[in-house]
Amino acid sequence: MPEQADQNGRVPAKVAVLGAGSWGTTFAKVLADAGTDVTLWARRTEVAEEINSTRVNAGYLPGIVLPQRLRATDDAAEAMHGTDAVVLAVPSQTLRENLAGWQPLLPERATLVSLAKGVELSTLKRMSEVVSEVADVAMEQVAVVSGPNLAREIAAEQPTATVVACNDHDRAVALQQACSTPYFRPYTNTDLVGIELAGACKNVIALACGMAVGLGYGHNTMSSLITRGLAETTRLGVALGAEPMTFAGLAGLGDLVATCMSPLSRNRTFGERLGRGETLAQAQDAAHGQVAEGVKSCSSIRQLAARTGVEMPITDVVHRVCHEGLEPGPAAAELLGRERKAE
Ligand SMILES: NC(=O)C1=CN([C@@H]2O[C@H](COP(=O)(O)OP(=O)(O)OC[C@H]3O[C@@H](n4cnc5c(N)ncnc54)[C@H](O)[C@@H]3O)[C@@H](O)[C@H]2O)C=CC1
Ligand SMILES: O=C(CO)COP(=O)(O)O
Repeated sequence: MPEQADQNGRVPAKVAVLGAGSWGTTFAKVLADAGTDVTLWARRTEVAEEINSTRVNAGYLPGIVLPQRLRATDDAAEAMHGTDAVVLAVPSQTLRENLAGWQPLLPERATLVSLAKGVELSTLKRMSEVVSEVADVAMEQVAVVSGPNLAREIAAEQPTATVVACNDHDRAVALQQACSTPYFRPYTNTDLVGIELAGACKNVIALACGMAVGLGYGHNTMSSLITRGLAETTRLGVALGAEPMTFAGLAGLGDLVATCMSPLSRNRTFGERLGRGETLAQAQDAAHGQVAEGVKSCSSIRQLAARTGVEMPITDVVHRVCHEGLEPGPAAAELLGRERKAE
């Protein structure tokens, strides 16, 4: 229907971002800098008040001054009222519960945008599948933003590219326009399966890279983990219907390299602590409530791989280090001692 086509291709003028953590706050800034009216929902009233009165979200992005066009609220209904797009910026394991609460408030035809990088533990679903199911909307109404996007660097306006993925190309183009700025360059893609699996799996590989750093290993080890991590991620993705080339793109190799190499990554930092001998609980304490998604997604991705009949040896050892008491040193030895094979 032509009316539907117009709606899909319309650039969102008013957007709600639900979740005022590192990435939600940063993405809200990107949208505002792109000329979009943004309301950012914060779970804690004091965070919303701080943003409105000081223009800073000191807990997550100290020193970053947020644009005037961005307003914060602790009222989700107020945030979503009259919006063309709703951006979901909460951790992947709580998205279902959060969204169920917001579902009655969602504007009927708004594009629902997931920023979360994970696979749900209880169902093994990707985030777009969770969104479509809980919001009761067609998959064409759901979009995903994923790429080498360490929040802190983007908040500092360092040049970065990303991918806006949606099965509905017109909707992806509209969202692309709504978040394009001189420092943030989104590309479109319609391979939702590949984009989301790449984003979830790279967190697990970043945990492995962090463990390698914690054990004192250098760049050869990291590069080997990144390359073989990409191989196992691609195997899983292709088995689940993704385009192989997606894994060579920004949301694949791009995000994998950024996350595995950067000390800003929560996943890599978490892995580094485990590599240095800290327990899961100690590493969790040190994360100060910020989410290292790979710690949970290593288990769901491992199950997804088993169900699909795909070998993911790095994901397997990361799961066993995080949840079954395997030490990082023996985990590395186990990976090296696997049956010899062709690349
Ligand atoms: N920080 C980054 O650089 C990037 C993060 N992401 C992804 O975006 C998603 C959100 O990440 P961040 O904003 O960085 O996380 P964060 O830990 O900084 O913030 C999470 C936000 O969700 C809110 N929240 C709402 N309900 C919650 C609940 N039940 N439990 C816990 N938190 C709840 C928290 O109050 C907080 O504002 C994750 O899936 C992450 O992998 C993706 C790209 C970049
Ligand atoms: O997804 C990210 C970068 O693209 C952020 O990675 P961390 O969640 O490990 O900080």
